Amino acid sequence: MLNMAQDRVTRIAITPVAFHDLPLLNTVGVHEPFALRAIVEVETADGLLGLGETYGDEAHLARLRAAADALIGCEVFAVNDAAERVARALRKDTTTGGHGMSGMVTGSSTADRVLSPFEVALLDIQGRTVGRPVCDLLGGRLRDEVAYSGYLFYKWAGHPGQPDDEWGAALDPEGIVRQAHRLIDGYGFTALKLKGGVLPPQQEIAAILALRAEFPGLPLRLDPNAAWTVDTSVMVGEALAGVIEYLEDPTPGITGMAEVARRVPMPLATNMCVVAFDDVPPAIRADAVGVILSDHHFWGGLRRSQLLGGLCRTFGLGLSMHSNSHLGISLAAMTHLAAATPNLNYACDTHWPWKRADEDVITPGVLTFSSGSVPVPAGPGLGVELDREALGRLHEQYLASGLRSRDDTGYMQSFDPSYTAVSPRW
Ligand SMILES: O=C([O-])C(=O)C[C@H](O)[C@@H](O)C(=O)[O-]
Ligand SMILES: [Mg+2]
Repeated sequence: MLNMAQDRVTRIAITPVAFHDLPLLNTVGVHEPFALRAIVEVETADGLLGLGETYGDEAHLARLRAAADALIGCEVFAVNDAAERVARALRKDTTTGGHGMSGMVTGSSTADRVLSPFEVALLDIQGRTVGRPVCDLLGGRLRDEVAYSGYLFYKWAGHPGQPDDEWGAALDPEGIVRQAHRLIDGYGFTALKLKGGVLPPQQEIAAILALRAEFPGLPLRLDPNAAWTVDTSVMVGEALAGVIEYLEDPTPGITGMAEVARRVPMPLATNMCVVAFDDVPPAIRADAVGVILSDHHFWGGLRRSQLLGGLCRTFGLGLSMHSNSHLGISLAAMTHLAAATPNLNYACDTHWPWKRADEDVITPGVLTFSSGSVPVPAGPGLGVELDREALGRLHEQYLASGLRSRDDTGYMQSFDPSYTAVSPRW
């Protein structure tokens, strides 16, 4: 007889790690040589281990540690209790930042962001306890594999002062098309998203049109992270009518997005102006967005992301999935969530191809891309195992990197002191 009701959390370890990243450009600067993540291990009295992954910024780590202390003694099936413990632990927290999104606007709920990796780890333990994959705890899979969209970035040839990387530069339509070929050849992606807000809008329109000419019929998206005014957004939206499946966060704020939405033919998507449950009612009242990008890292974990999915279905909104730089625990969690979410109408974003294949904290072989999709891991829980030696190595890399918070703007300013992160820029 399983001792489920009695099994409680006895130990939590939070390990910051750093893995190599490339000089990927966005509207607030450029990615630093390493991306930071925190790996969360939750252990129970019965010796079960659950895994979670989240942002690695210092302010976030401090909140994770406070939450971890409050979670000792929590029953592994009591996720609601875990959420209350985390909220209580953070009540006096007045620090800001630490959201791992660099200078990009995010008003996401701090308690949800902190709860997320613990909720995932508890679900991992629950699945291991009952011998079922996490997607079964979310209502069961509706698909055996999850489609991801390839994430195109303008980029420099290499980090300044270092040799060119294997991807080379992508600073014009030809470079973006070359990069798209490489992503599709390597992973088989059947949808592509271009991270915009980097070059003047006409050049980004040209890149999308070049992709359309090269890959007829392939769903395309453009995301300038609120780099444009309302009028610029409308100009781009009109130029790309019938070309992109959605335009993501063209302009800042719900009011601005609503005005753009009224004047462009395609749906607007967001992971910037609707990032917490409190944002949903005003966005719906203003008719500001057609698609919400869920992200379990800031919506409070997998079950709360499913709640968001339900709201999208109720209000007739599309649902897609956002991603930052991440490792395999996150990809496994995203895949289980997407497999169990009926109305995930679009391929999910992933930064996966931008990390080195040999850098991860899980044992290799489980998460593989085929035709742009990842099969749902078969084992119990998340279906991935911690590689403790690799965890140690990436933690040493974190210590040696000297990086403690993501700062795309500061890194850009180290090469161009006149650079400022302004929104909107054009
Ligand atoms: O869809 C998005 O907005 C993102 O993926 C945000 C990320 O922070 C991305 O822009 C990045 O890492 O540069
Ligand atoms: Mg976005």
